Amino acid sequence: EEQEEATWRELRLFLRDVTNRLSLDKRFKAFTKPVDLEEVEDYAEVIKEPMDLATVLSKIDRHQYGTAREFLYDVDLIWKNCLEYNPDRDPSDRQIRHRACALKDTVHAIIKHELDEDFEKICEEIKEFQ
Ligand SMILES: O=C(C1CCC1)N1C[C@@H]2C[C@H]3C[C@@H](O)[C@@H](O)[C@]2(C1)O3
Repeated sequence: EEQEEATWRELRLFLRDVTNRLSLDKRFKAFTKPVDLEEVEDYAEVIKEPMDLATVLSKIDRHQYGTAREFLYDVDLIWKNCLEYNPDRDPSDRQIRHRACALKDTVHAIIKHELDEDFEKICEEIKEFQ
């Protein structure tokens, strides 16, 4: 009802702010757009669920996230996909994996410090009650 819509609107405002802050961070530039499946021809065979920050922003605007947990699932996909597709010892793989780990650690720290636990609990209860 109206209260639920107000809760979801506040969640979307928060998640957009977090996503925009991540997208502005130079370390995370490689994660801001989908991997080009024409440039990287085996990517879709290796990575079953591609994800990136532009897609996350689009999902926020299409009301695909009712809780911060669902948002974190997708940002964690960006990190996991990167580790799976870039596993080698060479410096470029190591650099992009380090950046992927920084992305994961940063978003979890932001959520821990900036999202009220009771607000997330309300989001989870609205979802469960639905
Ligand atoms: O995994 C990724 C992105 C980095 C985080 C997401 N890619 C797969 C390719 C391997 C590596 C080097 C280039 O071939 C470039 O195309 C990609 C893009 O980086």
